[in-house]
Amino acid sequence: MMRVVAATRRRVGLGTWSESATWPCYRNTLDRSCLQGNFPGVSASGGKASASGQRLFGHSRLAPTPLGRRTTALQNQGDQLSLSLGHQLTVSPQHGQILPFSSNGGTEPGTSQESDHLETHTETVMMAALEKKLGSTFSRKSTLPSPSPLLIVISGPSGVGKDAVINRLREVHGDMHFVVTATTRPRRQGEVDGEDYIFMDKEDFEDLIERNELLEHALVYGDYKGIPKQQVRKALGKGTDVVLRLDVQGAATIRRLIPESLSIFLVAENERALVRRLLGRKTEPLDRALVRVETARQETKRIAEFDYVVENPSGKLEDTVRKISSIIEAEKLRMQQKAIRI
Ligand SMILES: Nc1ncnc2c1ncn2[C@@H]1O[C@H](COP(=O)(O)OP(=O)(O)OP(=O)(O)O)[C@@H](O)[C@H]1O
Repeated sequence: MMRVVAATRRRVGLGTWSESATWPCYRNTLDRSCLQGNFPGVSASGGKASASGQRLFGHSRLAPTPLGRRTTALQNQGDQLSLSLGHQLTVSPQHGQILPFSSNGGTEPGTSQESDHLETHTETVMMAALEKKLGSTFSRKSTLPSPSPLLIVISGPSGVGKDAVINRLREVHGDMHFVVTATTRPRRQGEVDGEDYIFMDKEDFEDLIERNELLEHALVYGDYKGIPKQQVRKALGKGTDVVLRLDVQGAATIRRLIPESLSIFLVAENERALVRRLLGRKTEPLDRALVRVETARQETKRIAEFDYVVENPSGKLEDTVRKISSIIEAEKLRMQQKAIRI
């Protein structure tokens, strides 16, 4: 037999009834005849439900009143209200609400006390009545289908802020895997091997290519960059979303190999801002910066190939990260999700 314990008087219908005239039988004590006439499907002696009980409970929640005396009276009576359904209610004024208890006094296996905390006394009783009528219990399992992990590609021209955005995303989404790209380019000041990039020499990188251990790789401005396959496979296998940072060419390769991936193109507010950002980084001489700017012009023409375009305006990195988070959140709610295979 299931017992239901009404825990706080403040949350429980009993503890918040109004003393208004709409509750004629409610006085200083809660007597059984009153309950019998007004609990839907509940009585102290197996009586029938009344529709007025539901209305009054609703009313009482809108007009809460302290109920020390009443609940004490109830407690003194040691009331255990038998549901006409064969369930039991134990009303306790000490805590905030009603919890279902198994016959051995513990919570039912697989139930969520957290969601029960939101239930009022009336709701619990009415749900028990509905469950009885339907002949089955209301599931506490999530109604949402479990989402497939996403493969998110963040791309855009050099200097647009891919690293800056990803570094901030990493702080916000600790539950995602951010692929560490392998590269042969020299380490910049402040970069940490294995965290920002996996820095390796050309021979080691070419060995990875030969062993087909890279999901994608390219020669960028004279240096190799590539995505170690194993890292991605492992994270997706655990159901973890994976974020890749790729140049525009690399993003195109991933789209071709994995059409189910989600691609986001970052842009600065305008070309001038992009160039300022590139120069401000002071990581390369003017001739190399010129190549990057020319390439950026070509790459920006490929915006339409991407699923989303997100502006990363100067000084508004947080907004950019928020927009990307919204995209990810929406994508996870898609009905038609395809599993990603590598
Ligand atoms: N929203 C922003 N506002 C101002 N500065 C920014 C913003 N986003 C990035 N930056 C700065 O712009 C410069 C370039 O950013 P970042 O290195 O992240 O670009 P990137 O796209 O990763 O470039 P590359 O592809 O060449 O590695 C950095 O100095 C970075 O701090």
